[in-house]
Amino acid sequence: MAKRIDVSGLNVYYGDFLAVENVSMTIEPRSVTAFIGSSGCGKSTFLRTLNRMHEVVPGARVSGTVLLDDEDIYGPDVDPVAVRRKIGMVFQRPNPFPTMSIYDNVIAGAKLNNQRMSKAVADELVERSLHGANLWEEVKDRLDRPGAGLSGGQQQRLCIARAIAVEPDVLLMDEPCSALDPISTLAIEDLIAKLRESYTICMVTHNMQQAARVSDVTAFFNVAGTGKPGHLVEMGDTNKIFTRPDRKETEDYITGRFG
Ligand SMILES: Nc1ncnc2c1ncn2[C@@H]1O[C@H](COP(=O)(O)OP(=O)(O)OP(=O)(O)O)[C@@H](O)[C@H]1O
Repeated sequence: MAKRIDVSGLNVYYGDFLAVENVSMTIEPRSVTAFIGSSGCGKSTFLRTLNRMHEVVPGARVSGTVLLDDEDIYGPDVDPVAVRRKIGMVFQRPNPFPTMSIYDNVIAGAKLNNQRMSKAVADELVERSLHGANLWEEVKDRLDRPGAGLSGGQQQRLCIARAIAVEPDVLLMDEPCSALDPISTLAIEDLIAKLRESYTICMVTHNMQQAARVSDVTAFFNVAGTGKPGHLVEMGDTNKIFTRPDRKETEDYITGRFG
């Protein structure tokens, strides 16, 4: 079930380095939010704090709060692995388990949660997830073949199928199309539009046309210079951000005068 994310006063550190400063935002369920901004402004770092994935870097930490509906994902008793189950992630480069079959790739995360899943339940979940990722028709006759045998765009949809098989509340996507050709990119964009009906989606993208095409809300981040922390400049309805932003730095960025 899609959930709302409420971030307040979030600072993100790598050791002593403050990489992202004082971000507050609300992300509504069943919406697509695009994070845009120049290289190094902290979009990916911020995205990864939304499911505690940044913690895999030694010394990385946050202050501030991130609520998933009303639950603090950084609460003292919260298991980060359980958070990542509820808030799935898709990365820039498709990363299926290469030697594992398509079927086993889809079921991999879900199996960790439920090791005694019956064959019938697993079959149904694989089919539903592949349908959900708009990949079923292309792979239904070769489910036992390795995931690495698919095209890049198919592999990315396989990773999305693997993410949704766990039935998360939120999907985070870090430049999900940057390694894909234009046709595969369109397939992923169509898929994001469909997934939006069921999930809360946050996506980092360098492609402003893509942000304009697929997102409801756009958040623009910026950084004053090397060694300075990135920050959220403004966030709002995508049409507004791309046509009438409140801040001059946003306008300079989206009109290509900067970044
Ligand atoms: N693992 C890390 N250890 C230390 N510093 C890091 C690490 N990852 C990122 N940073 C730093 O944090 C800042 C934000 O980086 P981040 O990758 O989040 O930016 P970004 O906006 O996503 O950039 P890009 O668009 O180039 O991917 C940068 O100064 C970067 O050098």
